[in-house]
Amino acid sequence: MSGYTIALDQGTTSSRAIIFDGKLSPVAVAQREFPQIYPRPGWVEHDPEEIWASCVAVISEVLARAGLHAGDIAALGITNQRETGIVWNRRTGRAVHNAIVWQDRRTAPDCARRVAAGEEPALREKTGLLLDSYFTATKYAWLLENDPGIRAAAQAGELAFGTVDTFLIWRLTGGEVFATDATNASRTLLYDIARGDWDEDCLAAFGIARDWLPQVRDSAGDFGRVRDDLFGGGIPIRGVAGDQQAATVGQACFTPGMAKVTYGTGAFALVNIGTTPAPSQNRLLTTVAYQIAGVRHYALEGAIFVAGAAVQWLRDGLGIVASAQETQTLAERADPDQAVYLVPAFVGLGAPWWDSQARATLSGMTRGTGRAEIARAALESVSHQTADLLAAMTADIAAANIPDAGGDGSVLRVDGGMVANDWLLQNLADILARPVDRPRVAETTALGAAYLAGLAADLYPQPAEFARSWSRERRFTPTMADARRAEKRAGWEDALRRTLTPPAP
Ligand SMILES: Nc1ncnc2c1ncn2[C@@H]1O[C@H](COP(=O)(O)OP(=O)(O)O)[C@@H](O)[C@H]1O
Ligand SMILES: O=P(O)(O)OC[C@H](O)CO
Repeated sequence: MSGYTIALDQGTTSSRAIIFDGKLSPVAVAQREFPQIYPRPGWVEHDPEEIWASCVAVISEVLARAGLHAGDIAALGITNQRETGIVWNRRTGRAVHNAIVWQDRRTAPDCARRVAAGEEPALREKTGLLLDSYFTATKYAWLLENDPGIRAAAQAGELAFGTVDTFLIWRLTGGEVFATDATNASRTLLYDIARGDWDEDCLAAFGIARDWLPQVRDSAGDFGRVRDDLFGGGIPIRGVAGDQQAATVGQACFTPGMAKVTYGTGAFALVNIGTTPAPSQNRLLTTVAYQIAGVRHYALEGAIFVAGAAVQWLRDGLGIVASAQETQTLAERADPDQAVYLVPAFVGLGAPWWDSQARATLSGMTRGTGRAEIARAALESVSHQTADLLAAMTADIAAANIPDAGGDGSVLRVDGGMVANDWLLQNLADILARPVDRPRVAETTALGAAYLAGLAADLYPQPAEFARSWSRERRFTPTMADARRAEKRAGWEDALRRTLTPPAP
């Protein structure tokens, strides 16, 4: 056995493979985008064959780039876009429908009907989630209801239902292993997060049989071996976790109260809450952060729908920046006296507001407002949304009596494409009034998946030692005066009030 691991990061728009050495330093990377399929407004699908082909290609490519062979790899870790559901034939391994992606809203009417019928509280109590079209079971139910062929084949026991990790494990092992990990299971609306098992009541609510679903294993565990013929030799699959959970592991947020935020197209915040799945009082999700050696650790999670997407809008929609990076130089020279606010509710607002009807506003402009002030407002909106989300998390953590290792005054760890922007991270520290740490290894999601795999393969140290070796590249410390912060927050709250859907009279 040799001292390398591969992390396969199967994301929403691309698949990436990264090789890490025995000290968890990245050695080589390969990436492939694949097509997004939009059959109707609000629907988003992926072709499972394209997901598969991109994964095989990036693993082959990364091995070639690093000059390594399958036999040099001690373990493969898989991390994936979460909630996306795939149904395939157990005999042929071929999917019977395109993957229905987490962003797909086709089940929203069904969810609204179920919520009105009072189905949400029981599901919420078991799964820690909300009854929303985001989650996998609603997508499985849609396939069963809308395709009689799928329903009949499922009832005849011919089909397998799985999240993307499960489909990839099945394919990589040549149909030998039908398994998922507890983090992915915890995103389906079918998994009792406290007991750690598929739940009969949840299964019944969506018309799904336990036999159609994979076995649930540790995030650092044994998921079989990759077929010899794929990469010229077998590779043990030893780590699996949803991408936001893998980032939490990669950021070494192992202590209750420690939090990370990943800033990509949207932003996902997770705070570790220890080994008891405390419910949220603020409509945050309770989810499995990781399961190691049979012990589940939980997190509270909140999502911001538009983070980097606001910057994409400046570039591709308004055309006022040529590159995402340009927002930094613009923000640096924006007029400090102009109180311009962007509330980027392009697709409604996520946690803690959950206002799907709200639409974006740009306010406070004068005749002197230019692209610099608008670019700054887009970056500041990321800081303000994070502050709102973390306030809800801090309240939940206090209510659940969790030690405040990550509360006000302590550090927030950040990762994702946006954290290349120094101005944003300084502003974030200023608005949150807490230090913000950017890690040395920027590929935190892949790092987490590689770590889980290498932990199971006895290549990498136990979590406590990994946490000690985690190192930051730079810390951003708050420097903004309290009065200025209060003024900025009040301006945002005012803009937000004018954006949220007014309550019915
Ligand atoms: N220097 C930057 N400043 C601001 N935003 C950036 C910068 N670099 C990238 N971004 C934004 O980050 C996002 C890409 O991050 P990434 O983590 O690759 O996202 P995802 O995984 O969601 O595709 C894009 O929305 C882009 O606009
Ligand atoms: O693939 P990403 O990075 O957009 O992440 C998607 C999330 O897992 C959805 O819950």
